[in-house]
Amino acid sequence: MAPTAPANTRPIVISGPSGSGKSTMLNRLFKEYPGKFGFSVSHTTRAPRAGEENGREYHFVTKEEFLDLVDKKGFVEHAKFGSNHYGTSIKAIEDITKKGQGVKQVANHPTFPRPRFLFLSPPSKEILEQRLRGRGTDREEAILERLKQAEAEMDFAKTPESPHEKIIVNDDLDKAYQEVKDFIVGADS
Ligand SMILES: Nc1ncnc2c1ncn2[C@@H]1O[C@H](COP(=O)(O)OP(=O)(O)OP(=O)(O)O)[C@@H](O)[C@H]1O
Repeated sequence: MAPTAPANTRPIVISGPSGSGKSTMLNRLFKEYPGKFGFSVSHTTRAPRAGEENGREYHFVTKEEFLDLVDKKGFVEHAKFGSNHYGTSIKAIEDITKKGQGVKQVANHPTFPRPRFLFLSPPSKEILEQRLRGRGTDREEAILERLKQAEAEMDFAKTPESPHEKIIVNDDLDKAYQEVKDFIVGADS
């Protein structure tokens, strides 16, 4: 039987509604552990926000380019959210395997380990709404779409079909960050 990969080389998938704080957590984690993590850059057809750079936060593409890649089976997963498409390309995952020894080990492991799934939840729909408005990056229509989608995602996260091992509620930022860190870095920290 093939040995299992060390826990610290397993891929981690963090999901959660728009505005739940995924970027906030990851930015903090990447600052605290420079070079430790690879980050797969997703594709999106939405417009870049101020300060976002093509190829860093996302690969910003046109709808035509996106759908072309869908046809070519270039995505591991993709979804339409509101009027925009989002997806993780096979290439994005291959790219992270080129950076960092830990990630390389994941890619070369005979039984590529199943990712560990973490769901980041806002404390409530009301607070999520405040944070989305406070961020000041989305039009009213987009905020309403995001809130509606958030409800569905939060309901799904609580069902047995959901792959999430853990749900962390992002209420107090420092407390939630510590929980995220414990889940991701664990005994390695
Ligand atoms: N614990 C917290 N307390 C207060 N504000 C927070 C907290 N966590 C995040 N925020 C703020 O909430 C807003 C949304 O967070 P963030 O952009 O990280 O969410 P996201 O999940 O990455 O969203 P998206 O999926 O749309 O990229 C930001 O303005 C962020 O500063």
